[in-house]
Amino acid sequence: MCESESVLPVSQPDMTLSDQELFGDDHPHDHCGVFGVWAPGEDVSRLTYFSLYALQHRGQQSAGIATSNGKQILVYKDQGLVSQVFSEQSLQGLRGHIALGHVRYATTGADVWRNAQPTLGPTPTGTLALAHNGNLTNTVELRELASEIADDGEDFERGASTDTSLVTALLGMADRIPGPTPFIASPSVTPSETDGDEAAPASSLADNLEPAPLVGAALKVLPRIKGAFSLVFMDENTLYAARDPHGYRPLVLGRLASGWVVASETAALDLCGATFVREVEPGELISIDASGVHSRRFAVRRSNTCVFEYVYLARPDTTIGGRRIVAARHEMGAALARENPIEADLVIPTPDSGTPAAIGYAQESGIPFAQGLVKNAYVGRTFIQPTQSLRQLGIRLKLNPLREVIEGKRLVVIDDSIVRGNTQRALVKMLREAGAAEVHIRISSPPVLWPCFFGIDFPTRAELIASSMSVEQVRESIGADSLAYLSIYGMVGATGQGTSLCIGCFTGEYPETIPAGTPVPGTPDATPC
Ligand SMILES: O=P(O)(O)OC[C@H]1O[C@H](OP(=O)(O)OP(=O)(O)O)[C@H](O)[C@@H]1O
Ligand SMILES: NC(=O)CC[C@H](N)C(=O)O
Ligand code: SF4
Ligand SMILES: [Mg+2]
Repeated sequence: MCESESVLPVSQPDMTLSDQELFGDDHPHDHCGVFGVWAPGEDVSRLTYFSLYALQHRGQQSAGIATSNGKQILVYKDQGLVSQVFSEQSLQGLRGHIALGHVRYATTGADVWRNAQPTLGPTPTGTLALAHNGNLTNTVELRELASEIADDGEDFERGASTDTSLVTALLGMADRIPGPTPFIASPSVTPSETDGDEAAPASSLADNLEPAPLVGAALKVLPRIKGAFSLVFMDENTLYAARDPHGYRPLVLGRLASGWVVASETAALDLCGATFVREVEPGELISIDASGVHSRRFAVRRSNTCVFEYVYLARPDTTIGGRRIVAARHEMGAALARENPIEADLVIPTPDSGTPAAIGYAQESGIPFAQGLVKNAYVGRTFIQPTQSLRQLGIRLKLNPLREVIEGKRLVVIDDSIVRGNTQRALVKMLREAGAAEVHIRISSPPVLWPCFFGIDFPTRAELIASSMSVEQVRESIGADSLAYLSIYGMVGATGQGTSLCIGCFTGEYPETIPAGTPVPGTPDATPC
C-alpha cells in the first residue's frame, strides 16, 4: 500500500527543501521537461517558472524549481501543474543566479511528493540539485552500487524511489566508487558561434581552469548509467547538463544577454528570450559558470532520438535535429494521404497533436479541412494521465463535436497515434451521435506494439490495443468505417533524420539491450511506493 500521495515535509510546511534537510535526519522529508539557467542579475526563478509553462505538456504530475545564490540551494516542489504549485510568495523565496526546473510525469517511482523533482543531495563539497527527463534501464545495478558505497544505514535515496534519486545519490558519492573513471574525457571545450560576447563569456579554447566541482563525479557516474537521460543539475556555483549517448530525449543550449539556458525544447528558449545555440550532444557533459560554457564527452555519440517526440510528445513549435516538429507532422499527414487515400467530404483533426497531420492530409488529398471538434483548452493531455478512468473522462471533458459541421458528412478523422484506443473509440461514437455519415480513421504513425523503456509509459503489451489485435480488429473495436496507419517508412522519412532514430515501440528493436527484468515504465513494478 502506498503512503498518502500528499505526504508533506514536517519541518517545512511551506514546501521548501534546503540543504539543512539533508543531514542528521532519519526521515528525509518525503518529498519531465527540464530547464536550467545560469544568469547573474536575472530573476532566475521567475524565468524558470515561465519556461516551465512552455514545457508543461511534457509532464503534469508535479513541478519544482531549485535555485542557488552561490551559498545555498533551495528547492520548492509539489504535486500539480506549474500554475498550481507556484505562487508569488514561493517564487520570491527562490533567489540566486542559477536555477533549474522540472515538470514530472512519473516513469520510475510513484507519483508522490517525495519523488517530485528537482532532487536534492549532498556532495563532498556542498549540495547538488538535479532534474531528469528520461528513464534508466539499469536501476537494479545502480542501486546495488549505491548500497555498496553508502555508509551503513545511510538512506542514500533520501526517501525517494526513482531512477533520478539514484543518479543524484551516485553523483554525490562518486568519490567512493572504486576504480578509475571508466572513460577519461578530454577537457575540451565546445566553442559556440557566440564566443567573444563579453556579456556572457562562452568557453575559451585556452581552458586551463580547474574543472567545476561535479565534473569529475559526472564523468565517473554518467558512463555507468544506461537508458535515457537528459539531465540538468547544479551545485552552488555551476549549472551542468548531460544527455545520454543515444540522445533519446531532446536537450538544447540557449543564450541570454546575461547568461545561458538549457531546456528540453527550443519552445522554452523562445519563451524566455534565449537564442538557440545548439543541441547538447548525445554523450556530452556541459558545465556553465562564470568562466563560460565547458564541454566534455563521457561516451561515444550514437544518436537515436525518440521518433515519438516528432509524432506526439514535443511541441509543434519546437525544433529537434534541425527539423521543426510542425513541419514533420505536416509531412506525416501528407504521406498518410498518399499511402491511405479515401473518398470523403471533410478532414477533421483530433486536437491537439493530431492537427498538423490533418492539415498535411487535407493539403495532400485536396479534401477540405474542418474543425469538427471543439477542444476545451483547460483539459490537458489524456494519454499522459495516470489512470484509465481519468483518461476516458478526460476525452469526454476535452472534445465535443460540432454537429453543424459534421452532420451527414463522410469524415476522415486524423490522429497522431493510437495507444489504448480510448480516444478514437470515444470520438467515433461522438461523431456518429452527431450525425456523421461515415467515419474513417487515419493515424499518422504506425501501430504501437511494444513498450518504451526510455521515458514514455506506454502500457504493458496487454494494454496496447494494436499488440493483440489486427488492424481490422482495432477498426471494429473503435467502431470506425475504415482504419489505416502511416508506415514506418513514411513516419521516419517525415522526420528528416535518416535512420538515426529510436523506433523501438513500433518494431520491438531498441537501440540498446534492455536488461532482463527491467520493469516496463508506468507499471507497478516500475513505480513502487
Ligand atoms: O489511444 P489512446 O490511448 O487514447 O492514446 C492516443 C491519444 O493520446 C494522445 O492524445 P492526448 O489526449 O494525450 O494529447 P493531445 O491533446 O496532445 O493530443 C494522442 O495524441 C492520441 O490522441
Ligand atoms: N518522464 C520522465 O522523464 C520521468 C523522469 C524520471 N524517470 C521519473 O520518473 O521521475
Ligand atoms: S521506444 Fe518509442 S517512445 Fe520509447 S524512445 Fe523509442 S521511439 Fe520513443
Ligand atoms: Mg491526442
